Amino acid sequence: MGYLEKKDAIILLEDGTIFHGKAVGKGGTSTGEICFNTGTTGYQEIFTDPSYFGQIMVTTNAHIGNYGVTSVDEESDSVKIAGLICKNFSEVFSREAAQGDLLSYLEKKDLVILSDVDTRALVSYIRDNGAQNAIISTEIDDLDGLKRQLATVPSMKGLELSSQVSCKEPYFYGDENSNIRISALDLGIKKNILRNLASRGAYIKVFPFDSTYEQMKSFNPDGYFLSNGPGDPEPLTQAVLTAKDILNAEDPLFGICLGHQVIALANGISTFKMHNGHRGINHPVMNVETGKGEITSQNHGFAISREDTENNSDISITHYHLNDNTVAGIKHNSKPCFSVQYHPEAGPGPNDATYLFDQFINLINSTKEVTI
Ligand SMILES: NC(=O)CC[C@H](N)C(=O)O
Repeated sequence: MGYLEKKDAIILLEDGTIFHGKAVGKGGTSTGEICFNTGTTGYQEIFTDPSYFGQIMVTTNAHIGNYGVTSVDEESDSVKIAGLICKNFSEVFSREAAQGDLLSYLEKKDLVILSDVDTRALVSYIRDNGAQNAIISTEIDDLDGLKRQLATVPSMKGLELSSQVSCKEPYFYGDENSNIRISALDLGIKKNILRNLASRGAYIKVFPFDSTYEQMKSFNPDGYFLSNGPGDPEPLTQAVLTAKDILNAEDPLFGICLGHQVIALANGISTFKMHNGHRGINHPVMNVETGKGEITSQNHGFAISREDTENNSDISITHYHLNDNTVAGIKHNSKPCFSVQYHPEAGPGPNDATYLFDQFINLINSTKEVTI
């Protein structure tokens, strides 16, 4: 597909604002919450991250596609974003490790891709006016039809999406002879989390998003993990119950992003939809316990209430976001439980926070020593 064949396309926002672009590939129509990621690398990891399910992704990096794709950069088994908006889409790539080009990869999913968009203006607009739904389309002559279709798209607030991306049946990951066993709740788990746990000697059983504590306990695990995932944490009632049961049993528990939000809800801390989320690979976080900063990978549109957290005597804030002071990490004061809003597994992003996986394994080992 050459440059001259690109069809005109539009981005229609929920508030009626229109941006223009060109379709890369065959075009079409897609809907979802529009959000932006400021990462300069890592597009394949972003596009396959289940946490982005249902979202139209605007990339702020000037070029997308220029280093191709490889199977090792996949965070799940398929493309999860609902659409892609970029400035320049490169149909050619140069990278020795690449196994193919991004366009063919995305076309397998019939993804609607727009390029030649003034992404700087679009991102500034979303940043000022807040997260909202959008429709992207090459059907530019049917604006009323697009408006009607957009009006039927549910708001991200209140939306349960883990059921759309979670495994349907439990599966295993890692070496079954490992001496640490972890039961992980798959709310939309990224592969790099499993890689990080397995590389530290864990054998993991991954359970569907609505699994109970009893089901997860049947694996006889040494610790429990609640994963990242898409959508609003509030409707995840079974996951919150499961987290409460894990807490009541005082079993080791670690949560990342959506899992962190579920742990907060299980402790009576409310969550809220942010004006705009944090999505990028250079988000600065303060580690309260060490007094040191961490540069972190982030991808969330909801956050936990700082006020509720500060008023909860069972919970301490361990990390906060240095840009806006939002809560970035918590721990339970008397139970073996901690969680972070950001992504220590990176995929993509910096590795400043991988120590959190070591902390989880150490927590499990210390609990094991006590029980032996
Ligand atoms: N990466 C995640 O787990 C995201 C959590 C949640 N869907 C949010 O947007 O806040």
